[in-house]
Amino acid sequence: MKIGYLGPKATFTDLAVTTMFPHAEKIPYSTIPECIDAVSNGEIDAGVVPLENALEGSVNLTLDYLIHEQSLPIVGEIIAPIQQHLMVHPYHAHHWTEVKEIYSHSHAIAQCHKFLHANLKKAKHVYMTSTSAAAKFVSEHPHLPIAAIANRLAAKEYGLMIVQENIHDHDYNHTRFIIVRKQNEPLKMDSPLYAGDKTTLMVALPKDQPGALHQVLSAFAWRKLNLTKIESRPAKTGLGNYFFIIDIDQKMDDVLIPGAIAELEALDCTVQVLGSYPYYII
Ligand SMILES: O=C(O)C(=O)C[C@]1(C(=O)O)C=C[C@@H](O)C=C1
Repeated sequence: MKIGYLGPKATFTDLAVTTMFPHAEKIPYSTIPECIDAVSNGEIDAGVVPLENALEGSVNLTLDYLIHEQSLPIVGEIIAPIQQHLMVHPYHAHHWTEVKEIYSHSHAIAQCHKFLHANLKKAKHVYMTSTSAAAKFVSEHPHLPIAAIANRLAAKEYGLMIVQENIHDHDYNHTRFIIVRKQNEPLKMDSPLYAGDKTTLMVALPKDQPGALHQVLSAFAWRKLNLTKIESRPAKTGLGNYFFIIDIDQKMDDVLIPGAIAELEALDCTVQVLGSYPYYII
């Protein structure tokens, strides 16, 4: 089985894929859209991309690409712990406090703001497509006074030295990664890490009218459907036009969720089921 992921080697996405699919053929892609496109083209059986971090919130690129560009079903989710480390080329190990630039994924830099503010206030932040792309860049430019924020595997893979461990600002640092496929078929994963099921909906409200969101939420509330996330994203059709991403804490059933969807449609909302899938906690 071929599984694509946000690469290059040794991203957090790579770690999540390796843990969940130890026997799969792993194919790295440089960006989230490239990975999603590869699923859509049938190059790979499934793709794994980051969706949300506990400290920094949603990975908007993933959400927006799935909603606006390539509509693929979510067939699974992996929740993994995230530990960020500061690493430099071994040449710079003894004077790492003098680095001029810090390279990483924007989410990783945001997870370490307190550390960076306290220890490397003057260094410029440079955003890369992933944490391991940053580590690779630092290893390829040994003479530049620069550092990367990435995981332990990336330090090993790209020959960097970790000079400060666990620099993320809060201990509870987890990221949700989603598994997307072309067909809405779950991957066979008989894993002890299975932790439950979720259903994710995209709901667009008809127009700006008083109480619209309240009516949407009550369709779930009176059915006692537990929501674990609600987030608004711009519909990209004009200022003030938003849709909602709603996670329900159970798998699609025959009665409750279809009933809630029918009620929303009767209110003139547009509803799309993005997936109903098992999740796994590493
Ligand atoms: O850059 C990586 O290593 C990724 O897998 C991406 C990503 C993200 O998009 O949030 C995943 C987990 C961490 O939160 C930081 C970066």
